[in-house]
Amino acid sequence: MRTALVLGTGLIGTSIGLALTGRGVRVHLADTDPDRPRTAAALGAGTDDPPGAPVDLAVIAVPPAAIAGAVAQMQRRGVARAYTDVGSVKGGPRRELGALGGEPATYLGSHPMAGRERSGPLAATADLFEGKPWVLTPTPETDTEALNLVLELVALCRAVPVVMDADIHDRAVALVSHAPQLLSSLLAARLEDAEESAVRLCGQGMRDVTRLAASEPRMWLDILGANPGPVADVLTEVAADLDETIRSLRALEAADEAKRADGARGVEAVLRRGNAGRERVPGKHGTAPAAYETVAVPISDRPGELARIFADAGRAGVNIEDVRIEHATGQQAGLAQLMVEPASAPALIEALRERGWSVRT
Ligand SMILES: NC(=O)c1ccc[n+]([C@@H]2O[C@H](COP(=O)([O-])OP(=O)(O)OC[C@H]3O[C@@H](n4cnc5c(N)ncnc54)[C@H](O)[C@@H]3O)[C@@H](O)[C@H]2O)c1
Ligand SMILES: O=C(O)C(=O)C[C@]1(C(=O)O)C=C[C@@H](O)C=C1
Repeated sequence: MRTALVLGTGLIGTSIGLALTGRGVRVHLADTDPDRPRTAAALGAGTDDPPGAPVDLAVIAVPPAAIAGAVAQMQRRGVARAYTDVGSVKGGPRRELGALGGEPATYLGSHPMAGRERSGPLAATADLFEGKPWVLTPTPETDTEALNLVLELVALCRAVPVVMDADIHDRAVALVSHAPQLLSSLLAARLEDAEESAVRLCGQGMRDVTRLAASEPRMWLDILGANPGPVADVLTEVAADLDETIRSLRALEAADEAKRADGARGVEAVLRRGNAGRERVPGKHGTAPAAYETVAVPISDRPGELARIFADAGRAGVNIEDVRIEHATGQQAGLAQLMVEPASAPALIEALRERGWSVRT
């Protein structure tokens, strides 16, 4: 990739600009607020001059509700060879782009699982994405060129590509990102009218669980507005756990010993389930490298070839955790190396063979 255009030079867009500029890509910066590209350019994220010719990749880093309109408009103007966005929700914007008559082949929705509770270009850093998962949501209609350019973007930002279906992604982030944001806000909201004598005692524990509550409400209203059902489903389950925990705590207040023992069991159960869940939170990618199995598939250099493998893997319910493409010099072919959890490899191999791929083991 030689040139890129970043639309939306806030936290994420400016961080991408910094990473790409640092690796020799010429980055053009644009935003509806003219001060923002100027600030981003001053930080070294690129230039606020418009590109004179179509760029290799346009990266749309605006709030979710504005993504589809921005992509459709840029596609109509032909500003890039391929387009991606970095929105926190993937299903809605893609459907909206379809309704607006957008071009599905040159657009590939993506989402870096990295960010901060601060917005705007001044919060940006070049290393924001290093070692972090970056979700790609190709469809069978996605062009190989678009897929390759977005994979290159992820590699230049030193992130780890993860391929997922858009709606599965939205349910996953409801659990691991969107509900946690609301729960952090709900806990912090208890402090709004609390006695100063209590607030003064806040320690690291409260700081840890309320860090996200400092996030920009407008941005989060937009994110939650694009994924309300899955987030409500997670919170419904949390509410049931809360009811049960309250019941257990009330039982601990009882005079009756058997009731107190019952309450203690309930409280202990939730604490132990918390331990088990916390143990599943992955370490930073890179610090504890996951042991993935590689499934190698020769592919020809035809439009849509990679997207077709990803779609077939998705249909088999297998998550591709990482991907590498080896290009055979001078030939119209290459080798796609799909990295998956070892337990998923046999199912992936079988599903790909059934669909006519010649898998190397
Ligand atoms: N903040 C995070 O932690 C995080 C992480 C990953 C992905 N994301 C996603 O990245 C995107 C950007 O988030 P951010 O945190 O950088 O927000 P931000 O508020 O820091 O920046 C958004 C920028 O987009 C601009 N903008 C808004 N509408 C526009 C439009 N129609 N055309 C051009 N520019 C427009 C705003 O002026 C602003 O500069 C969102 O879709 C968000 O869901 C955020
Ligand atoms: O770490 C934070 O501050 C974030 O809010 C980052 C976070 C997340 O939940 O992990 C938030 C929203 C984005 O879509 C992706 C990343």
